[in-house]
Formats: sequence, structure tokens, C-alpha cells
Amino acid sequence: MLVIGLISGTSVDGIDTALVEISGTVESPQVQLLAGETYPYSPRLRETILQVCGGEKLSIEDLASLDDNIAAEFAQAALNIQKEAPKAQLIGSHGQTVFHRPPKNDRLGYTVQLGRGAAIAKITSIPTISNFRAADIAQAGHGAPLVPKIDAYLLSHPTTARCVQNIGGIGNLTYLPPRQRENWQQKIFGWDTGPGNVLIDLAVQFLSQGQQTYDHNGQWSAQGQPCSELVHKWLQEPYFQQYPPKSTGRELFSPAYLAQLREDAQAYSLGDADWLASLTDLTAISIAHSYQTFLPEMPAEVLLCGGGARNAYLRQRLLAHLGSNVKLLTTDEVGLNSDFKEAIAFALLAYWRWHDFPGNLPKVTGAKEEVLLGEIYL
Ligand SMILES: Nc1ncnc2c1ncn2[C@@H]1O[C@H](COP(=O)(O)OP(=O)(O)OP(=O)(O)O)[C@@H](O)[C@H]1O
Ligand SMILES: CC(=O)N[C@H]1[C@@H]2OC[C@@H](O2)[C@@H](O)[C@@H]1O[C@H](C)C(=O)O
Repeated sequence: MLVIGLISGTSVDGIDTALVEISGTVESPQVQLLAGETYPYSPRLRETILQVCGGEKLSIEDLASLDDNIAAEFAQAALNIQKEAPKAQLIGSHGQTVFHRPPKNDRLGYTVQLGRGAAIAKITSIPTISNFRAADIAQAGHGAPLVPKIDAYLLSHPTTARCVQNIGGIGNLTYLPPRQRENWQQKIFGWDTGPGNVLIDLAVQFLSQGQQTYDHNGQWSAQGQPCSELVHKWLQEPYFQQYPPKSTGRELFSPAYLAQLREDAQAYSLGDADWLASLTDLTAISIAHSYQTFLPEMPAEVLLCGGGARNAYLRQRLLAHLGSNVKLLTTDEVGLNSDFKEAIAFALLAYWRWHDFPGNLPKVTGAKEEVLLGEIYL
């Protein structure tokens, strides 16, 4: 089956689009990436989305327009990716997260992904599945992360314990015990580790007065030295200490949050590069600390994906904190494209929904039950 997966993540940089051929069975899918593209948002649309993510008030009418502007761009991305290919039979569209509130006590979580599937189906004439997180949230889950079940099917190893670490705007991991271990599927873990690139990106934009949006290959932060006293103070953030299941977003790791870290850096008289190095080190140590605190064992391999895998300084700090027993690779090195993994994931989640196969892992999201994920718009 030819399926298109679409997602714009928490970095809000553009629409990751994957055209994949899915064969085999639902329980044993084979996925081949035929084409992958990122279609950047226009600067104006990106700015509006970031403002909404930052809590800017919006009338319902403006919300409707934004929803359909995003849907139109997602639909165009789907049409573009298959120009040279036969017509896809299905689209799985994550949409654009603009709000995410995890569940608390008896209160259900709430999450909003814009870019309605009904409009994408209408524009493309391809059945579209969207709103993947809602059913898990209705079962008292976080509705995130959803990729761990995909990782389990595509990246687990018979004899090696692995973690898959996404470093997008937000970071999230999947822990995969060796498949040969008894009941291995019951022993999979996953949660959001905290900031991926979000703090680094916000700081670079602030320091460059909007001229740069990210620290290319970590070149700027590599010129500084992390202040370990500050990094350890920042690691006291309650989110890092919270037990899984857990999920987070730009609501917590926001411009206001960064402003506090800026004040701290000024109190320590840190230069710009030292501040960036400290933020990068915080990102790395929050990931490593989360493994050391919440996993039953350290993995032998960590497979990186997401844009942060290209940040050489972040990788270097991550390796320093994980320890030399851990082998740091990217998912590309084991055959899965690290830039389009999330888009591929939503293609496979759509395929599973189409075939009535549950997409969530209750142990990961905290949901009461396995459920079918996504709403179908023919
Ligand atoms: N060459 C590079 N050097 C350093 N950082 C990079 C590089 N390329 C991409 N990035 C970082 O990766 C980010 C984009 O990553 P990605 O597309 O994986 O995020 P996302 O999918 O939007 O987020 P999430 O996974 O949280 O939904 C950019 O904002 C930038 O910070
Ligand atoms: C609410 C939301 O959009 N969460 C994203 C975000 O970006 C990374 C991390 O936080 C992850 O939990 C999730 O996305 C991936 C695709 C997931 O659900 O697995």
C-alpha cells in the first residue's frame, strides 16, 4: 500500500513528508521510503503558529482560518511528494501541535493538532487519517509519545538493548529490550525527555536578533564552555524528576522559561557562547539523567533521530553524559531515515488504523487500554 505520512513537529520549521510503500502484514510490516521532503512554512505562517503556541489569544474565526491554512499546506505537501509517483492510497497526517496539556489526576489531557484531516482529504482526494492523539487521551493517556510502537516494530534488535532518541524541538525516547527477552514487548518504555532543540533554537534566535534560527552543527556552542554549576541547578526542574509516563511541550519550555535561564546566565557573567554551551549541556544531561533514573538498564546502543542528531556539540555532550559503554549511532546507520522517521511513523500509524490495528502502547502513554488511533476522512 502506498501511504503518505505528514507531520510538522514542535520546531515548527516545516512539513516533513514521506511517501512510503508498506508491505507485509500489520504485525510484521515492511516499510520502504520512496521519497522524503520537508516543505518549509512561509515565515509569516511560522510566526503565527509560534505566537499561538506561546499562548497568544485567537478568535474562533482566526483559529478556523489558521486550521485550514495549515491543512492547505499539508495537502499541497502531499500532492507535491507524489508528483512523480503513482497516486497514494492513504494519508496519515499528524498536523501541527499548537497546544498540549498532559493529564493530571482525574482530569483528561488536552492536545490540539491543527490542519484538519477532512480538508486534506477534500483537497487531495485521498482518504486521510488525522487526530491521532485523541483516542489515547480519552483513555486517560498522554496521547504522546506515539512513535515508540513504531520503533518497536522497525528498530528493535534480537539481542541488543537499544534506545531510540529523537532530538526534535522536544526530545523523546523509546527503550527497546532485546527481542529475545521473554515478554519483551511488555518491557518497552518511552516518554518525553524534555527539551530537544527548543531552548538552543530560542537562544540562538535571541542572540542573533532573528538572523539565525538554530546553531548549525553546534558550531556556536562548541566555542563556549558549559557552566556545570548552572546546568546542575537547571536540572532541578521538576519535569526532569517526574516519573513516566510523561509528556511535555513548548508550553513549559517557552520563551519565558528561556528568559529565566538568561537571567541565571547573566548572574554568573556567562558570555554568549558559554550560555549556549550550557543550554546544550542541559539538553544532553537531561536526556542521560532520564535514562539513568528511569530505565531498568542502560542500553548498549542509542540511535539518534531528528534534527538535533546533526548538532555535533550536542552529540559530544550526550556521549560524555551517557558514558563510554553506550554506542551512539543514528537510525540511518541501522536502515531507517532519521530525518523522516516521524513522517514515516504517521504513515504506518495510518496504515494500522486503516487495518483496525491499535497504535498506542498503554505502558508508554499511560492509557488504560490499547486503542485505534486516528479519525478517518474518506
Ligand atoms: N545541521 C544542524 N545542526 C544543528 N541543529 C540542527 C541541524 N539541522 C537541524 N537542526 C535542529 O533540528 C531542529 C529540527 O528538528 P526536527 O525537524 O527533528 O524537529 P521537529 O520534528 O519539529 O520536533 P519534534 O520531534 O519535537 O516534533 C531545528 O530546529 C534545529 O534546531
Ligand atoms: C503533543 C506533541 O505533538 N508531542 C510531540 C512532541 O515532539 C516530540 C515529542 O513531543 C513527542 O512526544 C511528540 O511527537 C512524536 C511524533 C510522538 O508522538 O512520538
